[in-house]
Amino acid sequence: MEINGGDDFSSGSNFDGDFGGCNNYNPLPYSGKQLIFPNSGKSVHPNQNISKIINGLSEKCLEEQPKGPSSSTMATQNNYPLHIGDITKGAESVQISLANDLDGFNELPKFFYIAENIVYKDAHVNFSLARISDDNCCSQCFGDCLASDLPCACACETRGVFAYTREGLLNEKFLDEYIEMIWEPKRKDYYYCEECPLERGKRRKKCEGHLCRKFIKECWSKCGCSKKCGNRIVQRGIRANLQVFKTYERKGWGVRSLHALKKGSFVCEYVGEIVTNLELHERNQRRAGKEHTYPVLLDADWNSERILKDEEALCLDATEFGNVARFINHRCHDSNLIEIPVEIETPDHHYYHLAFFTTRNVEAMEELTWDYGIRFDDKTHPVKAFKCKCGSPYCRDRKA
Ligand SMILES: C[S@@+](CC[C@H](N)C(=O)[O-])C[C@H]1O[C@@H](n2cnc3c(N)ncnc32)[C@H](O)[C@@H]1O
Repeated sequence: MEINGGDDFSSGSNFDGDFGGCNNYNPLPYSGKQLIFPNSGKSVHPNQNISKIINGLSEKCLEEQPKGPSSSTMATQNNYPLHIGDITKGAESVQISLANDLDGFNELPKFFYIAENIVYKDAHVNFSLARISDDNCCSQCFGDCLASDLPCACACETRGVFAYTREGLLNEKFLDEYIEMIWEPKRKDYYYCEECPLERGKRRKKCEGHLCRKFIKECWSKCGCSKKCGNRIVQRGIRANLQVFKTYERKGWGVRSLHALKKGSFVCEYVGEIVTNLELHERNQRRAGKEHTYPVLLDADWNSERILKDEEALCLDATEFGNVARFINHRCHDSNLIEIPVEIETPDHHYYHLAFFTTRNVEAMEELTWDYGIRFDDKTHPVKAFKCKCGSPYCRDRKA
């Protein structure tokens, strides 16, 4: 797993007090491309204007666009303190507020708020029910799978034990083993590609290794259980009252919960555009030294095939389309969130959901962080790493 760091926060475009779908950049890269919302299965006609699609908000947003100079060139000093009720404008089933009690600099990167991943162009994501075999679902179940004495087929991925408890938390043993694997990986936990899709086309050919991660498998459409089944957590979306807030450590915006969260709570998914690794490489070249970037690789299962085709090596890019997760800051090693791959619509692990769960009990208003897995000494990456201000005793940024 890797996230690419961008420039300092100050390089983001300005924020004018409105947000979520109200972008003033040109959505041209999307004209003529098909977009699919995987969870709902809704697909979008190629010629539709993307700004009319996302949240159905753009017409209102266009009316709200500031007159005069574009917002990216306007002064950043405005409302203080700033509080916005819901940056998702109804896209999530809970409100996600925004607060800046620190200063009057309310600049936010411009992006479209989306609650579900969207497919970009030639990324190969196949959601066909026909591909889900009887072994991959629990068609004979009904009600709540967690209430049954015997685990159903959907628990096979987690060795016959459901990943979730009846309280809706992650099974503690599963979580502790996961944390240990991520925080103290052994050599056997890494997979080295014969021909690494990340390095293909670059001068450096050698694969640097990918962590092989365990998956959670949730029940889904072909399962007989109800939509309220306890083995359906991530697909039900965000439940915590999250807030985007201005951090005191000058990391820009961050995310916190307004209430305490128990260890093993689902917080949110990392949502963005599903793009091929090739497309990400091109985007990185264009963005080099310019702005924040937010891609994560979906490489948890790259060991399942000897040589991955280009359209199969996927990433999630939340730079222009994303959810609240794009505001979660990095903390080296001992972060209070961990990211776990979750299989929902397809048994094909080239695509999966990336879900954040708490690694311990988290207090109300405590900043939520995750370890981007960033290598601060990597000089070969096109996007320069930020200067880490995570404050962890295990901080890997030696120059911080
Ligand atoms: C995914 S974004 C997180 C949200 C970001 N703070 C914002 O205001 O939009 C990643 C960017 O946040 C900043 N950031 C995240 N974690 C940081 C840390 N530990 N120290 C300093 N800056 C950090 C860096 O500028 C990085 O490129």
